[in-house]
Amino acid sequence: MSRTPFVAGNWKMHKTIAEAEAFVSGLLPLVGAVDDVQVGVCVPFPAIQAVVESTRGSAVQVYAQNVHWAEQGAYTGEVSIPMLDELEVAGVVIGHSERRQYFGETDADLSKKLPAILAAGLEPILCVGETEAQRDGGEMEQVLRGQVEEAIADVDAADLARITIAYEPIWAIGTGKVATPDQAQEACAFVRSLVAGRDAGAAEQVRIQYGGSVKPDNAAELLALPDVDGALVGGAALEPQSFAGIVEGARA
Ligand SMILES: O=C(CO)COP(=O)(O)O
Repeated sequence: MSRTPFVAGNWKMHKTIAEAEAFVSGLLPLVGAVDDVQVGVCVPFPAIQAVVESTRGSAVQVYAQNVHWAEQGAYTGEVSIPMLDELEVAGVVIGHSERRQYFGETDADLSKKLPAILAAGLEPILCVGETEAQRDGGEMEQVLRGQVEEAIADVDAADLARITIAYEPIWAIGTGKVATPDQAQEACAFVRSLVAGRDAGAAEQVRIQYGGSVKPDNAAELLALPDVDGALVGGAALEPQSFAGIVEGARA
C-alpha cells in the first residue's frame, strides 16, 4: 500500500497576516504545483483567512493549530469546528506537546475532538510523543499507547484512516536533536501497530509523520523510512526555501 507523503509546516505562534502573505508568495513558486506530496501549513487563527485566499488553486493546504470539540458555547477564547469549516481549512492539528504542556490539553479532550473533526469532514493531525525522561525510563511504548488508544477510542473504524498521526518526541522538538532513523522508524511502526489494534486496514492507510528538528538536510533520510509517511516541521517551516527543501526530500 503506498501512502501519499504528507509534509506540514507548523508555524506555532509565528507570523502576522502580512508575514504569512509574504511567506506564501515565496512558497508558491517552489511547491505550489507539487502533486506527489501533500503539503500543508498550520497557521495561527488570525492569518487563516488570508492564507486560504492566497493559496487557493495551489497544492498548499491550510490547517489550524487547535480547535474545541463543542459546536458552540460558553468557552471564552476557544474556536469551534464550524468556525474553522467556514474558513475552508483542510484540517487541524490537535494534541501538540506544547498544547499539552502549557495549556493542559489531555487525551480525554482529544478523544472528544477527533470524532467531531472527522464528522465535519476535516482532517485531523493528532500529535503524540514521549519526553526524554520517559524514553530513558523505558516508558516510550506505554506513553504512546496511552496517547493513541485514548484519543482514537471513540472514532468509528471507518474514519480511522483519515487521521494523520504525528509522532513528535518532545526531546527532539526545537532542540536540533533529531531522532535517529532507527528511533523514528521504531516509534512510527509502533504507532501504526496501535491503530492496527483497532483496524488493520486503517493502519495501512493512516499517515504517520515524524516531527522534531526536521531540516532540509535530514528530511530525505527520515521520509524514506517504511513507516514514516511525512513530517510535521516547526522551525524549518518558517522560511519558504527551507520548507520547500523538506517537501523536496519527501519526493521519492
Ligand atoms: O513541534 C514541531 C512541529 O509541530 C517540531 O518543531 P521543530 O521542527 O522546530 O523541532
